[in-house]
Amino acid sequence: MLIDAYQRRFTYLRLSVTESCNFRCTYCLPDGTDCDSRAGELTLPEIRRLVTAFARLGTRKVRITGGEPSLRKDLTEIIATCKAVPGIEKVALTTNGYRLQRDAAAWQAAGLDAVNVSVDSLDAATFHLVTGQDKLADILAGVATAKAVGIKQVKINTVLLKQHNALALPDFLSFVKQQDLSLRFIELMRTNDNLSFYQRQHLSGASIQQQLETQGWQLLPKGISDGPALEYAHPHYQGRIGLIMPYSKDFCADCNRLRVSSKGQLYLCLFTDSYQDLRSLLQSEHSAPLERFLQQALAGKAQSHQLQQQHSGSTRHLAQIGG
Ligand SMILES: Nc1nc2c(ncn2[C@@H]2O[C@H](COP(=O)(O)OP(=O)(O)OP(=O)(O)O)[C@@H](O)[C@H]2O)c(=O)[nH]1
Ligand SMILES: C[S@@+](CC[C@H](N)C(=O)[O-])C[C@H]1O[C@@H](n2cnc3c(N)ncnc32)[C@H](O)[C@@H]1O
Ligand code: SF4
Ligand code: SF4
Repeated sequence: MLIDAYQRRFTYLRLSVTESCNFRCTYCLPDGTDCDSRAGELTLPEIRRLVTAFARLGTRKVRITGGEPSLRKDLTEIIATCKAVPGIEKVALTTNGYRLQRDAAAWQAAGLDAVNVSVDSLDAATFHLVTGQDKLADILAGVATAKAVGIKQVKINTVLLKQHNALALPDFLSFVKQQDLSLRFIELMRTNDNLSFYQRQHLSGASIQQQLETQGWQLLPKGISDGPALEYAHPHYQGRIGLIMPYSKDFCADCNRLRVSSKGQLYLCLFTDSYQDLRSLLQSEHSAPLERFLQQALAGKAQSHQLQQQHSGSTRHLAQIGG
């Protein structure tokens, strides 16, 4: 089992499969991808060995992320590889949705259980401004396709931005009124590259939480491998609204996830100063050394991030580790 010094259990692996991205989200990669080469990304056998070692230590859920994971030509095979590992119960994907319309059916057939799609605005012009891509209609069509092909869980991620979507709560609420999906507002996090944007745009999720509670939305209980969102439901709405509030008190108290980058580096936290290279341990089918390494490494996991102290570790942007 993977249990740290604070008695937290780690059953959720966030696996980045590329640092590259084709979008230019203003809070993440405003100048486009800064990853100079796709060389060195984990191969399918390395992914299989990695996920096997994690699963033998109690990991039950793998979320594939990036950069933009759908830029990997072998993403369908990556999904199937993760799903085939004994012990893995849930394979999920976080994507900007660019390839969703085209590939959702293949991903579902490969074993994808859940997909989270980033949609920062439901207004086409604002979406274009925030992401650098004039593709809102395509992405929303992709979300509908994901549901139509039978991906069991579909969620929307919306980064809360003072200037672009802070006043759009009514639009987001109408969006989930008749749709069985969860839309989560994520508080903008400070990274080493986005300081001035963060200072201009960051907004606490507390005011949305307050509005939801006043309007009769009720907090749902959480499962053991769920992410950090607080999820709310309302009897008049088919969908749910979530809040991811990393600046709130005790956000890290029930941290249940570890991260591996697309080059095979273990990150114990989204905002850690350093990483450990797992690559050499991924060359053998013998998983005991990797399992021992992971267990020992976990002793170094900090209790919490230090975002409140204006410290983002070595994280330049979230595409570097997959958010
Ligand atoms: N600070 C912090 N933010 C996180 C963490 N996990 C997720 N987030 C933020 O939430 C965003 C959305 O996460 P997703 O990739 O959709 O995954 P998730 O929220 O764990 O999703 P579920 O598995 O559906 O519960 C991430 O990109 C981060 O911005 C975390 O451990 N720490
Ligand atoms: C880094 S992206 C990777 C996956 C994929 N490219 C996507 O956008 O969904 C994962 C998530 O992180 C969120 N994100 C990126 N930078 C962020 C930041 N500084 N603060 C909060 N969320 C951020 C994105 O909106 C997205 O939902
Ligand atoms: S948030 Fe996702 S889609 Fe946007 S630039 Fe970052 S990695 Fe790309
Ligand atoms: S910031 Fe670090 S410790 Fe906190 S929940 Fe995220 S990964 Fe876990």
